[in-house]
Amino acid sequence: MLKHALQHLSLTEFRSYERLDFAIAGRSVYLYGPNGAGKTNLLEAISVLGPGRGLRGAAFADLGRRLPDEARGRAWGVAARFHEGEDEVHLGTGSDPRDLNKRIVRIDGETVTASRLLEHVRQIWLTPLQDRLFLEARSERLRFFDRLVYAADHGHAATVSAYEKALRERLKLLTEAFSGGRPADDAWLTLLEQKLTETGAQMMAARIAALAALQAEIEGHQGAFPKADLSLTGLIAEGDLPEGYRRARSRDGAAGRSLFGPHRMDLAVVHREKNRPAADCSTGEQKALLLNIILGQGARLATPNGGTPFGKGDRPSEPMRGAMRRLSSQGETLSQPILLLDEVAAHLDPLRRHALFDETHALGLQTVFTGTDLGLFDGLKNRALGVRIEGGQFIEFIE
Ligand SMILES: Nc1ncnc2c1ncn2[C@@H]1O[C@H](COP(=O)(O)OP(=O)(O)OP(=O)(O)O)[C@@H](O)[C@H]1O
Repeated sequence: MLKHALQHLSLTEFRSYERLDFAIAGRSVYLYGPNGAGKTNLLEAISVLGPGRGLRGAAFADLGRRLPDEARGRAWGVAARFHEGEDEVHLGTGSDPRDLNKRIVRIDGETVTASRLLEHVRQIWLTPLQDRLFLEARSERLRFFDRLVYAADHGHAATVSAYEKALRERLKLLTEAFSGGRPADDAWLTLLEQKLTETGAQMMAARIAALAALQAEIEGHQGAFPKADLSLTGLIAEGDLPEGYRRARSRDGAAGRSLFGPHRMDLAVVHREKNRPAADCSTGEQKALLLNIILGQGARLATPNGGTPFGKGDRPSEPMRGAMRRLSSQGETLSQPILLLDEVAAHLDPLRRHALFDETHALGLQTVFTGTDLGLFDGLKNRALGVRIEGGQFIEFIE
Protein backbone atom coordinates (compact mmCIF):
# COMPACT_ATOMS: atom_id res chain seq x y z
CA MET A 1 0.00 0.00 0.00
CA LEU A 2 1.26 3.48 -0.86
CA LYS A 3 2.02 5.76 2.05
CA HIS A 4 0.64 8.88 0.39
CA ALA A 5 -2.54 7.82 -1.28
CA LEU A 6 -6.27 8.08 -1.64
CA GLN A 7 -7.93 5.83 0.93
CA HIS A 8 -11.61 6.59 0.67
CA LEU A 9 -13.89 8.46 -1.72
CA SER A 10 -17.53 9.48 -1.18
CA LEU A 11 -19.81 11.01 -3.79
CA THR A 12 -23.17 12.61 -3.16
CA GLU A 13 -25.46 13.48 -6.08
CA PHE A 14 -22.41 13.68 -8.35
CA ARG A 15 -23.22 13.12 -12.07
CA SER A 16 -24.84 9.66 -12.35
CA TYR A 17 -24.11 8.75 -8.69
CA GLU A 18 -26.77 9.35 -6.09
CA ARG A 19 -24.42 8.15 -3.39
CA LEU A 20 -21.17 6.21 -3.51
CA ASP A 21 -18.72 5.11 -0.84
CA PHE A 22 -15.55 3.64 -2.23
CA ALA A 23 -12.89 2.13 0.07
CA ILE A 24 -9.87 2.39 -2.23
CA ALA A 25 -7.39 1.78 0.59
CA GLY A 26 -4.45 3.35 -1.25
CA ARG A 27 -4.56 0.90 -4.15
CA SER A 28 -4.54 1.37 -7.88
CA VAL A 29 -7.89 0.60 -9.43
CA TYR A 30 -9.28 -0.49 -12.78
CA LEU A 31 -12.91 0.32 -13.47
CA TYR A 32 -14.58 -1.70 -16.20
CA GLY A 33 -18.10 -1.84 -17.55
CA PRO A 34 -20.23 -0.88 -20.54
CA ASN A 35 -20.41 2.58 -22.13
CA GLY A 36 -22.28 5.02 -19.93
CA ALA A 37 -21.69 2.96 -16.77
CA GLY A 38 -20.21 5.87 -14.83
CA LYS A 39 -16.47 5.17 -15.11
CA THR A 40 -15.43 8.62 -16.34
CA ASN A 41 -17.76 10.26 -13.82
CA LEU A 42 -15.77 8.63 -11.05
CA LEU A 43 -12.46 9.87 -12.49
CA GLU A 44 -13.99 13.31 -12.83
CA ALA A 45 -14.95 13.26 -9.14
CA ILE A 46 -11.29 12.65 -8.21
CA SER A 47 -10.20 15.35 -10.65
CA VAL A 48 -12.36 18.05 -9.03
CA LEU A 49 -10.37 17.57 -5.82
CA GLY A 50 -7.99 20.09 -7.31
CA PRO A 51 -8.11 23.67 -8.55
CA GLY A 52 -9.95 24.19 -11.85
CA ARG A 53 -12.94 22.45 -13.29
CA GLY A 54 -11.71 18.89 -13.51
CA LEU A 55 -11.01 16.63 -16.43
CA ARG A 56 -14.06 17.56 -18.50
CA GLY A 57 -13.66 21.29 -17.83
CA ALA A 58 -17.37 21.29 -16.89
CA ALA A 59 -19.28 24.09 -15.19
CA PHE A 60 -19.79 23.33 -11.49
CA ALA A 61 -23.57 23.50 -11.87
CA ASP A 62 -23.43 20.62 -14.37
CA LEU A 63 -21.72 18.24 -11.94
CA GLY A 64 -24.86 17.73 -9.83
CA ARG A 65 -27.06 14.72 -10.55
CA ARG A 66 -29.95 15.60 -12.81
CA LEU A 67 -32.85 13.27 -13.57
CA PRO A 68 -34.31 13.47 -17.08
CA ASP A 69 -37.29 15.57 -15.94
CA GLU A 70 -35.22 17.95 -13.82
CA ALA A 71 -34.30 21.37 -15.18
CA ARG A 72 -31.01 21.64 -13.32
CA GLY A 73 -28.54 19.57 -11.39
CA ARG A 74 -28.78 19.01 -7.64
CA ALA A 75 -26.31 20.18 -5.02
CA TRP A 76 -23.35 17.77 -5.16
CA GLY A 77 -20.39 16.82 -3.01
CA VAL A 78 -17.14 14.85 -3.25
CA ALA A 79 -15.19 13.92 -0.11
CA ALA A 80 -11.92 12.05 0.15
CA ARG A 81 -9.54 10.80 2.79
CA PHE A 82 -5.85 10.61 2.01
CA HIS A 83 -2.98 9.08 3.94
CA GLU A 84 0.08 11.29 4.14
CA GLY A 85 2.71 9.14 5.78
CA GLU A 86 1.43 8.65 9.32
CA ASP A 87 -1.14 11.45 8.99
CA GLU A 88 -4.55 11.64 7.45
CA VAL A 89 -6.21 14.51 5.63
CA HIS A 90 -9.85 15.00 4.64
CA LEU A 91 -10.52 16.91 1.44
CA GLY A 92 -13.99 17.93 0.36
CA THR A 93 -15.61 19.98 -2.35
CA GLY A 94 -19.18 20.59 -3.46
CA SER A 95 -21.81 23.07 -4.58
CA ASP A 96 -21.96 26.46 -2.95
CA PRO A 97 -25.61 26.61 -1.73
CA ARG A 98 -25.70 30.36 -2.46
CA ASP A 99 -24.67 29.92 -6.07
CA LEU A 100 -24.64 26.51 -7.80
CA ASN A 101 -22.18 27.83 -10.38
CA LYS A 102 -19.60 28.02 -7.62
CA ARG A 103 -18.18 25.47 -5.25
CA ILE A 104 -16.79 25.32 -1.76
CA VAL A 105 -13.53 23.58 -0.86
CA ARG A 106 -12.67 22.24 2.58
CA ILE A 107 -9.52 20.73 4.03
CA ASP A 108 -10.03 19.02 7.39
CA GLY A 109 -13.31 20.91 7.77
CA GLU A 110 -11.83 24.35 7.16
CA THR A 111 -13.00 26.33 4.12
CA VAL A 112 -10.01 27.17 1.93
CA THR A 113 -9.19 28.31 -1.60
CA ALA A 114 -9.11 25.55 -4.23
CA SER A 115 -5.39 25.99 -4.92
CA ARG A 116 -4.65 24.70 -1.38
CA LEU A 117 -5.77 21.24 -2.58
CA LEU A 118 -2.47 21.02 -4.46
CA GLU A 119 -0.71 20.73 -1.12
CA HIS A 120 -2.29 17.29 -0.76
CA VAL A 121 -3.00 15.80 -4.15
CA ARG A 122 -1.94 16.40 -7.73
CA GLN A 123 -4.04 14.72 -10.36
CA ILE A 124 -2.57 13.92 -13.75
CA TRP A 125 -5.09 12.80 -16.31
CA LEU A 126 -5.26 11.52 -19.83
CA THR A 127 -8.70 11.19 -21.40
CA PRO A 128 -10.09 10.77 -24.92
CA LEU A 129 -10.57 14.57 -24.92
CA GLN A 130 -6.79 14.85 -25.37
CA ASP A 131 -6.64 12.45 -28.31
CA ARG A 132 -6.40 15.35 -30.74
CA LEU A 133 -4.10 17.48 -28.61
CA PHE A 134 -1.32 17.64 -31.21
CA LEU A 135 -3.76 18.58 -33.98
CA GLU A 136 -5.69 21.13 -31.97
CA ALA A 137 -5.33 24.86 -31.60
CA ARG A 138 -2.16 26.08 -29.88
CA SER A 139 -4.11 27.42 -26.90
CA GLU A 140 -5.38 23.92 -25.98
CA ARG A 141 -1.84 22.52 -25.94
CA LEU A 142 -0.60 25.44 -23.88
CA ARG A 143 -3.41 24.89 -21.37
CA PHE A 144 -2.48 21.20 -21.17
CA PHE A 145 1.16 22.11 -20.61
CA ASP A 146 0.34 24.83 -18.07
CA ARG A 147 -1.47 22.21 -16.00
CA LEU A 148 1.72 20.14 -15.97
CA VAL A 149 3.61 23.27 -14.90
CA TYR A 150 1.40 24.30 -12.00
CA ALA A 151 1.18 20.78 -10.58
CA ALA A 152 4.71 21.40 -9.25
CA ASP A 153 4.80 25.21 -9.26
CA HIS A 154 1.61 26.28 -7.53
CA GLY A 155 2.19 29.99 -8.17
CA HIS A 156 2.04 29.49 -11.92
CA ALA A 157 -1.77 29.31 -12.15
CA ALA A 158 -2.10 32.65 -10.35
CA THR A 159 0.59 34.23 -12.55
CA VAL A 160 -1.19 33.06 -15.71
CA SER A 161 -4.54 34.42 -14.56
CA ALA A 162 -2.98 37.79 -13.54
CA TYR A 163 -1.34 37.98 -16.97
CA GLU A 164 -4.59 37.13 -18.78
CA LYS A 165 -6.53 39.71 -16.75
CA ALA A 166 -4.06 42.48 -17.68
CA LEU A 167 -4.14 41.30 -21.31
CA ARG A 168 -7.95 41.54 -21.41
CA GLU A 169 -7.91 45.03 -19.90
CA ARG A 170 -5.30 46.23 -22.38
CA LEU A 171 -7.22 44.81 -25.32
CA LYS A 172 -10.44 46.45 -24.13
CA LEU A 173 -8.70 49.84 -23.98
CA LEU A 174 -7.21 49.36 -27.44
CA THR A 175 -10.37 48.13 -29.18
CA GLU A 176 -12.49 50.89 -27.62
CA ALA A 177 -9.96 53.49 -28.73
CA PHE A 178 -9.86 51.98 -32.22
CA SER A 179 -13.64 51.96 -32.67
CA GLY A 180 -13.91 55.50 -31.17
CA GLY A 181 -11.20 56.75 -33.55
CA ARG A 182 -9.15 58.23 -30.70
CA PRO A 183 -5.86 57.32 -28.98
CA ALA A 184 -5.98 55.12 -25.88
CA ASP A 185 -4.82 56.35 -22.46
CA ASP A 186 -1.02 55.99 -22.70
CA ALA A 187 -0.31 56.00 -18.96
CA TRP A 188 -2.86 53.29 -18.28
CA LEU A 189 -1.60 51.16 -21.17
CA THR A 190 1.99 51.52 -19.98
CA LEU A 191 0.99 50.37 -16.51
CA LEU A 192 -0.81 47.32 -17.88
CA GLU A 193 2.15 46.53 -20.12
CA GLN A 194 4.49 46.68 -17.12
CA LYS A 195 2.26 44.11 -15.43
CA LEU A 196 2.31 41.99 -18.60
CA THR A 197 6.10 42.20 -18.75
CA GLU A 198 6.51 41.18 -15.13
CA THR A 199 3.99 38.32 -15.13
CA GLY A 200 4.89 37.32 -18.71
CA ALA A 201 8.55 36.85 -17.73
CA GLN A 202 7.53 34.77 -14.68
CA MET A 203 5.19 32.72 -16.83
CA MET A 204 7.90 31.95 -19.40
CA ALA A 205 10.42 31.10 -16.69
CA ALA A 206 8.04 28.67 -15.01
CA ARG A 207 7.30 26.99 -18.34
CA ILE A 208 11.00 26.69 -19.25
CA ALA A 209 11.90 25.25 -15.84
CA ALA A 210 9.04 22.73 -15.94
CA LEU A 211 9.87 21.69 -19.50
CA ALA A 212 13.51 21.08 -18.59
CA ALA A 213 12.52 19.04 -15.53
CA LEU A 214 10.04 17.02 -17.55
CA GLN A 215 12.54 16.36 -20.35
CA ALA A 216 15.11 15.25 -17.78
CA GLU A 217 12.61 12.66 -16.47
CA ILE A 218 11.93 11.48 -20.02
CA GLU A 219 15.70 11.07 -20.59
CA GLY A 220 16.22 9.13 -17.39
CA HIS A 221 13.37 6.79 -18.06
CA GLN A 222 13.81 3.57 -20.07
CA GLY A 223 10.29 2.60 -20.95
CA ALA A 224 8.31 1.03 -23.77
CA PHE A 225 6.93 4.37 -24.91
CA PRO A 226 8.52 6.45 -27.65
CA LYS A 227 10.57 9.31 -26.29
CA ALA A 228 9.18 12.79 -26.80
CA ASP A 229 11.47 15.73 -27.50
CA LEU A 230 9.79 18.76 -26.02
CA SER A 231 10.40 22.40 -26.79
CA LEU A 232 8.62 25.69 -26.40
CA THR A 233 8.00 28.02 -29.30
CA GLY A 234 7.14 31.70 -29.08
CA LEU A 235 9.58 32.56 -26.28
CA ILE A 236 10.48 36.25 -26.09
CA ALA A 237 13.47 37.79 -24.30
CA GLU A 238 12.23 39.62 -21.20
CA GLY A 239 13.95 42.83 -22.31
CA ASP A 240 11.98 42.84 -25.57
CA LEU A 241 8.57 42.61 -23.93
CA PRO A 242 7.83 46.33 -23.14
CA GLU A 243 8.73 47.52 -26.64
CA GLY A 244 6.91 44.58 -28.22
CA TYR A 245 3.64 45.39 -26.46
CA ARG A 246 4.01 49.09 -27.29
CA ARG A 247 4.57 48.41 -30.97
CA ALA A 248 1.67 45.95 -31.15
CA ARG A 249 -0.87 48.46 -29.78
CA SER A 250 -2.45 49.73 -32.97
CA ARG A 251 -2.38 46.33 -34.66
CA ASP A 252 -4.04 44.69 -31.62
CA GLY A 253 -6.70 47.42 -31.44
CA ALA A 254 -7.57 46.99 -35.13
CA ALA A 255 -7.49 43.18 -35.02
CA GLY A 256 -9.37 42.88 -31.72
CA ARG A 257 -6.77 40.29 -30.63
CA SER A 258 -3.55 40.41 -28.65
CA LEU A 259 -1.00 39.40 -31.25
CA PHE A 260 2.19 39.78 -29.22
CA GLY A 261 3.32 38.14 -26.01
CA PRO A 262 4.13 34.85 -24.28
CA HIS A 263 0.44 33.87 -24.25
CA ARG A 264 1.14 32.87 -27.87
CA MET A 265 3.67 30.23 -26.89
CA ASP A 266 3.22 26.61 -27.91
CA LEU A 267 4.47 23.21 -26.81
CA ALA A 268 6.24 21.46 -29.68
CA VAL A 269 6.58 17.68 -29.44
CA VAL A 270 8.71 15.50 -31.71
CA HIS A 271 8.75 11.69 -31.85
CA ARG A 272 12.50 11.27 -31.34
CA GLU A 273 13.00 7.89 -32.94
CA LYS A 274 11.03 8.83 -36.06
CA ASN A 275 12.21 12.43 -36.04
CA ARG A 276 8.66 13.49 -36.81
CA PRO A 277 6.44 16.16 -35.24
CA ALA A 278 3.73 14.56 -33.12
CA ALA A 279 1.02 15.98 -35.39
CA ASP A 280 2.37 13.82 -38.25
CA CYS A 281 2.41 10.62 -36.19
CA SER A 282 -0.29 7.92 -36.17
CA THR A 283 -3.12 8.07 -33.64
CA GLY A 284 -1.55 5.26 -31.61
CA GLU A 285 1.87 6.92 -31.72
CA GLN A 286 0.36 10.21 -30.55
CA LYS A 287 -1.27 8.43 -27.65
CA ALA A 288 2.03 6.73 -26.80
CA LEU A 289 3.86 10.10 -26.91
CA LEU A 290 1.27 11.61 -24.58
CA LEU A 291 1.76 8.68 -22.22
CA ASN A 292 5.51 9.22 -22.34
CA ILE A 293 4.91 12.84 -21.25
CA ILE A 294 2.34 11.87 -18.61
CA LEU A 295 4.60 9.17 -17.14
CA GLY A 296 7.47 11.67 -17.13
CA GLN A 297 5.26 14.07 -15.21
CA GLY A 298 4.26 11.28 -12.82
CA ALA A 299 7.91 10.45 -12.20
CA ARG A 300 8.75 14.14 -11.71
CA LEU A 301 6.03 14.63 -9.14
CA ALA A 302 6.69 11.33 -7.39
CA THR A 303 10.34 12.26 -6.76
CA PRO A 304 10.67 15.62 -5.01
CA ASN A 305 13.09 17.91 -6.85
CA GLY A 306 13.25 15.36 -9.64
CA GLY A 307 14.84 16.56 -12.87
CA THR A 308 17.32 19.37 -12.35
CA PRO A 309 16.54 21.84 -15.10
CA PHE A 310 20.00 23.40 -15.55
CA GLY A 311 23.58 22.41 -16.02
CA LYS A 312 26.40 23.92 -13.99
CA GLY A 313 27.51 26.48 -16.55
CA ASP A 314 24.06 28.03 -17.08
CA ARG A 315 23.28 31.41 -15.59
CA PRO A 316 19.50 31.67 -15.21
CA SER A 317 17.67 35.03 -15.24
CA GLU A 318 15.92 36.39 -12.14
CA PRO A 319 12.42 35.12 -13.09
CA MET A 320 14.05 31.79 -13.87
CA ARG A 321 15.80 31.71 -10.49
CA GLY A 322 12.39 32.45 -8.92
CA ALA A 323 10.78 29.57 -10.80
CA MET A 324 13.58 27.22 -9.73
CA ARG A 325 13.35 28.36 -6.09
CA ARG A 326 9.62 27.65 -6.12
CA LEU A 327 10.16 24.25 -7.69
CA SER A 328 12.77 23.21 -5.17
CA SER A 329 11.07 24.61 -2.04
CA GLN A 330 7.80 22.93 -2.95
CA GLY A 331 9.65 19.78 -3.86
CA GLU A 332 10.06 18.93 -0.19
CA THR A 333 6.33 19.05 0.48
CA LEU A 334 5.07 17.64 -2.79
CA SER A 335 2.07 15.44 -2.34
CA GLN A 336 1.75 12.09 -4.07
CA PRO A 337 0.33 12.39 -7.56
CA ILE A 338 -2.62 10.31 -8.68
CA LEU A 339 -2.91 9.20 -12.28
CA LEU A 340 -6.33 9.12 -13.96
CA LEU A 341 -6.18 7.22 -17.26
CA ASP A 342 -9.52 7.14 -19.04
CA GLU A 343 -9.86 4.56 -21.83
CA VAL A 344 -6.11 4.50 -22.34
CA ALA A 345 -5.58 0.74 -22.11
CA ALA A 346 -7.86 0.01 -25.09
CA HIS A 347 -5.71 2.15 -27.42
CA LEU A 348 -2.50 0.29 -26.73
CA ASP A 349 -1.18 -2.96 -28.18
CA PRO A 350 -0.71 -5.70 -25.52
CA LEU A 351 3.04 -5.02 -25.21
CA ARG A 352 2.59 -1.33 -24.47
CA ARG A 353 -0.44 -1.99 -22.28
CA HIS A 354 1.58 -4.28 -20.05
CA ALA A 355 4.46 -1.80 -20.09
CA LEU A 356 2.06 0.90 -18.88
CA PHE A 357 0.94 -1.28 -15.98
CA ASP A 358 4.55 -2.13 -15.13
CA GLU A 359 5.71 1.48 -15.29
CA THR A 360 2.93 2.97 -13.17
CA HIS A 361 3.54 0.19 -10.65
CA ALA A 362 7.32 0.70 -10.66
CA LEU A 363 6.87 4.45 -10.17
CA GLY A 364 4.60 3.76 -7.19
CA LEU A 365 1.85 5.86 -8.76
CA GLN A 366 -1.67 5.30 -7.54
CA THR A 367 -3.52 5.00 -10.83
CA VAL A 368 -7.17 4.67 -11.80
CA PHE A 369 -7.66 3.01 -15.20
CA THR A 370 -10.93 2.63 -17.06
CA GLY A 371 -11.99 0.39 -19.94
CA THR A 372 -15.00 -1.47 -21.21
CA ASP A 373 -13.56 -5.00 -21.01
CA LEU A 374 -12.13 -6.91 -18.10
CA GLY A 375 -9.67 -8.63 -20.46
CA LEU A 376 -7.79 -5.34 -20.94
CA PHE A 377 -6.62 -5.49 -17.36
CA ASP A 378 -5.15 -9.00 -17.19
CA GLY A 379 -1.75 -7.50 -16.44
CA LEU A 380 -3.08 -5.82 -13.30
CA LYS A 381 -4.09 -9.01 -11.49
CA ASN A 382 -2.89 -8.94 -7.88
CA ARG A 383 -1.59 -5.38 -8.35
CA ALA A 384 -4.80 -3.39 -8.41
CA LEU A 385 -8.39 -3.54 -7.31
CA GLY A 386 -10.87 -4.28 -10.12
CA VAL A 387 -14.37 -2.86 -9.97
CA ARG A 388 -17.19 -3.69 -12.34
CA ILE A 389 -19.56 -0.73 -12.75
CA GLU A 390 -22.97 -0.75 -14.36
CA GLY A 391 -25.60 1.95 -14.29
CA GLY A 392 -23.72 3.99 -11.70
CA GLN A 393 -23.50 0.99 -9.31
CA PHE A 394 -20.52 -1.05 -8.19
CA ILE A 395 -21.47 -4.60 -9.20
CA GLU A 396 -18.41 -6.68 -8.41
CA PHE A 397 -14.93 -6.38 -6.95
CA ILE A 398 -11.85 -8.31 -8.07
CA GLU A 399 -9.25 -8.23 -5.35
N1 LIG B 1 -25.41 15.52 -14.19
C1 LIG B 1 -25.74 14.26 -14.47
N2 LIG B 1 -26.80 13.66 -13.84
C2 LIG B 1 -27.13 12.39 -14.12
N3 LIG B 1 -26.48 11.62 -15.02
C3 LIG B 1 -25.44 12.17 -15.67
C4 LIG B 1 -25.02 13.51 -15.44
N4 LIG B 1 -23.96 13.76 -16.22
C5 LIG B 1 -23.72 12.65 -16.93
N5 LIG B 1 -24.61 11.68 -16.60
C6 LIG B 1 -24.69 10.31 -17.15
O1 LIG B 1 -23.67 9.52 -16.63
C7 LIG B 1 -23.56 8.36 -17.44
C8 LIG B 1 -22.18 7.78 -17.31
O2 LIG B 1 -21.22 8.58 -17.93
P1 LIG B 1 -19.65 8.25 -17.95
O3 LIG B 1 -19.07 9.25 -18.87
O4 LIG B 1 -19.09 8.14 -16.59
O5 LIG B 1 -19.65 6.81 -18.63
P2 LIG B 1 -18.45 5.82 -18.91
O6 LIG B 1 -18.67 4.61 -18.06
O7 LIG B 1 -17.15 6.50 -18.80
O8 LIG B 1 -18.76 5.43 -20.41
P3 LIG B 1 -17.84 5.29 -21.74
O9 LIG B 1 -17.30 3.88 -21.71
O10 LIG B 1 -18.86 5.45 -22.81
O11 LIG B 1 -16.81 6.35 -21.70
C9 LIG B 1 -23.99 8.81 -18.84
O12 LIG B 1 -25.06 7.99 -19.25
C10 LIG B 1 -24.48 10.25 -18.64
O13 LIG B 1 -25.68 10.50 -19.30
